[in-house]
Amino acid sequence: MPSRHSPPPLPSTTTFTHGHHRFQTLPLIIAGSLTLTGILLILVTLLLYRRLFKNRTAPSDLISNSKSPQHYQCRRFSYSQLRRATNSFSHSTHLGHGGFGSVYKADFPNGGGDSLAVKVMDTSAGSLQGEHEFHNELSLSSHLIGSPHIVSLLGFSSDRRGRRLILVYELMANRSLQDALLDRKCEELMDWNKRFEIATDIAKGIEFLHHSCDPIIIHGDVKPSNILLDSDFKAKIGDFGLARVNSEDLDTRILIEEDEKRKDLVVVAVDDNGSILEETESVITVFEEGNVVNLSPENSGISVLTETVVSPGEKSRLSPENSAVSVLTVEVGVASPEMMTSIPSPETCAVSVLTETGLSPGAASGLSPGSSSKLKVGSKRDWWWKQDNNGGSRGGIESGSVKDYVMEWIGSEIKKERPNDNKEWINSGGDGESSSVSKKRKKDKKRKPREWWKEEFCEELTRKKKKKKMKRGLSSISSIDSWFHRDRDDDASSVRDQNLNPTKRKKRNSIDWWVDGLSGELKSAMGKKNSQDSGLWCDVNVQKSGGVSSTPSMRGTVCYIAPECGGGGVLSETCDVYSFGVLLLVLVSGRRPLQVTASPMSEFERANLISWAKQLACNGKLLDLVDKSIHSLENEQAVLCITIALLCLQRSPVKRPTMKEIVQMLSGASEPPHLPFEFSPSPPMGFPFKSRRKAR
Ligand SMILES: Nc1ncnc2c1ncn2[C@@H]1O[C@H](COP(=O)(O)OP(=O)(O)OP(=O)(O)O)[C@@H](O)[C@H]1O
Repeated sequence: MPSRHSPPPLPSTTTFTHGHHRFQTLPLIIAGSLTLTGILLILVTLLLYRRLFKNRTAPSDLISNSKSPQHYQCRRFSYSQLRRATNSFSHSTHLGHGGFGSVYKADFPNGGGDSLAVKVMDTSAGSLQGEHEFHNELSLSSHLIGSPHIVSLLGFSSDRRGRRLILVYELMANRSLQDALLDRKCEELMDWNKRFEIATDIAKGIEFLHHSCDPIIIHGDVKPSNILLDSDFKAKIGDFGLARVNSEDLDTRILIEEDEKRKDLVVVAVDDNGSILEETESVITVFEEGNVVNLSPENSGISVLTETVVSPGEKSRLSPENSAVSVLTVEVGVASPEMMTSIPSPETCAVSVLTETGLSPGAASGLSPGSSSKLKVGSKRDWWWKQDNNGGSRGGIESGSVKDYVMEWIGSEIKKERPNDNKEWINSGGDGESSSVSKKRKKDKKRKPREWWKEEFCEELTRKKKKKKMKRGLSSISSIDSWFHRDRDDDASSVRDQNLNPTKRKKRNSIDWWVDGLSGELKSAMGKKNSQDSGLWCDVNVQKSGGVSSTPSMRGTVCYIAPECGGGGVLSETCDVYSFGVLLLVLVSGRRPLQVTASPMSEFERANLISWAKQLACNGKLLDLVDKSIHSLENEQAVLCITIALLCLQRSPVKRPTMKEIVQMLSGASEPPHLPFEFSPSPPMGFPFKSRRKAR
C-alpha cells in the first residue's frame, strides 16, 4: 500500500503573520522616526533661533557677540571667578558707589595676589543708561591705551542672564579724589606739591585724550569722583561712560565722505547721461537735512525764542507772583540775534524753572492758547533738567522730579541754615518791611516749603531796587528782572564792572554774590538725589550717607559742566577744559564748588567757588582761595593754578586755553598766563581824565 505521505508542512501562519506584520509596521516606524526627527529638528532650530535673535540688544548677547576689534583689547572674565574674588560682592570688598552700581575690590590669591576693581552695573531695573555706559567704555577702551594718566580697563563680564554687567579696572588704592580730598581729607593731600602733581597729572591725562587720541576723545564728565588715585596718590582719569569721540571730528569725516559720495554720484550721473541736477540735488538735500539735525540745539533755541510773543492782554493777566513770567517775556522780546541763535544756557533754563514754579495752576490755566507757548518755552528750555535721550532716566528719575527735588532741597537746606530771625537772615540791617514780610509769612502757613526762599530773594531784591529807584527819584518798582538779567551778562564783565566802580561794589553785599552764584550754578543745579559730587554741599552732610554721585544720564555733572555743553549742546574739548577749571579750583581750595555753610551771612559770598574766585581775582587776593590746611605752599604755583582755572572758566569757549597749552603752563614750558582782562586787579587808568587834569 502506498504510504500516505503527509502533506508538506504548510508555512506556519505565525511566520507569515509575523512577516506580514513586519511589512506593515516598517513604514509606520519609518514615518514615526521621521516625524520625531522633524520635531527634534524644529525644536533645535527654534532653540537656536531664540538664542540668536531673542533680545538681540540684551547685554549678554552683545557681550557674546563682542567680536569687534575694540572688544578684543580687554579680556572677558568669568563671572563666578569675579564673584569668588569679591566674596560674593560683599560689603567688606565695597570700594564705592556710583550712578549705576557699586565698585568692589577683587582679590585673586591664586593669581599672584593681584587685586582689581570691579564695577558692577545692575541693569535689572531696566535702565538703559548703565548698559549704554558699559558699552561706551568697552568701545573706547582700545583708544585709551598708552597713557599713564588714564585708568586701565582690563576686562568685562556679566552674569548668565546679562543683568549684571561688570567692568574690571586696575585697582586704584586711594580711590577717588572726591573721596580722598573732600571726604577722607587724606593727610598726603595736605602737601601742596602733591596737589600740584595731581593737577599736572589730570591735565596730562586730558591732554592725551584731546591731542594724542585718534579720533579725539572728550571725557565729558571730568570731576573729582572720576579722578582716581593710586597707592602713591598719583592721579589717573577714569569712568569713560559719558565720553564721546569728538563729534566735529566725526562731522568733518562724514562731510568728506558725503562730499566724495556726491562727486561719485555726479560722475555716475554723467556716465549714464541722466539728469545730473536731479542726482546731485537729492544728495545735497540729504546732506542739508543732516545738518539741520546736527544744528538742532541752535534751531530749537530760535524756535523757543520766537514762540514767546505775549500780547499785552496776556501780560496783564499775570499776577505779581508770576512776574518771573513777564520777565522772561520781556527778555525774550528783546532777544538779540546772538541770543536767539545761542544754545540755551543753564541760566535761561533757570529762568524757565522759576517761570514754571512761579505759575500757580490757576494762572497757568488762565493763559490763552496762544500764550500757552510760554509754558512750552519753559519746558523746551528745561533741557538742563532733562535726561539724555539715549539713556532714558538714570535710576528712573524724571526731569520734573529732579527739578522739584533740587529746588526743594536747596530751599530746605538754606532754610535749615537760616537764623530764626528772618530779618537777620535776609539783611542784618533789616527794616520795617522785613518784619511785615515775616508777618505775612506767618499768615501764609500753607505755602509750599520750597517757595519761601525764592520769594524771599525776590522780595529782598525788589526792596533793594525800590530803595535805589527812590533815591534816583523813580517811583515805580520794576519786576525782579535785575538778578535774572545780571547773570545773562557775562559774569566776568559784571565782575569787571564792579571792579571799575568800587562804589557799586560796595553796594553789593553778600547776598548779591550769593545770588550770582544761584544764577550761575545753583539755580541750574540738578541731578540725582544724594548727588555726591554734584558740587552742592551743605555742612549738614546731607548726602554723606554714601549717596550716589553725578547727574542722571546727563552730559557731565552739575557745577562741572560748561554752560554751553549741557542739555544736548555740542560736546567739545572746551567742555572738558571748563570742567578742568572747576576741578582745579576744587583742588586748590579743598572744597566743593557749591558749599552752603552754617556760617553767618558773610559766608554766602563764598558759597559759589567760581564767583568767589572771580571776586578774589578782581580784588587781587587770589591766595585767599587756597585751602588753609595745605602746608609747604608754593605761592607762585598756587596763583598759576587759580589763574589757569579762571582762564578755563571763561564763558566764551574759544577764549579757553587748550589742554596742551595748560600742560605747558603747568610744567613751566610756557610763560605763566595773565589773568583775563576782566579779572585784573588794577584797572587801567582813565587817560582822558589825567590829561584834562594836566591841562588845567
Ligand atoms: N578703579 C578703581 N579703583 C578703586 N576705586 C574705584 C575705582 N573705580 C571707582 N572706584 C571707587 O568707586 C566709586 C564709584 O565709582 P563710579 O565710577 O561707579 O561712580 P562715580 O564716578 O563716583 O559716579 P558716576 O557713576 O555718577 O560717574 C568712586 O568714587 C571710587 O571711590
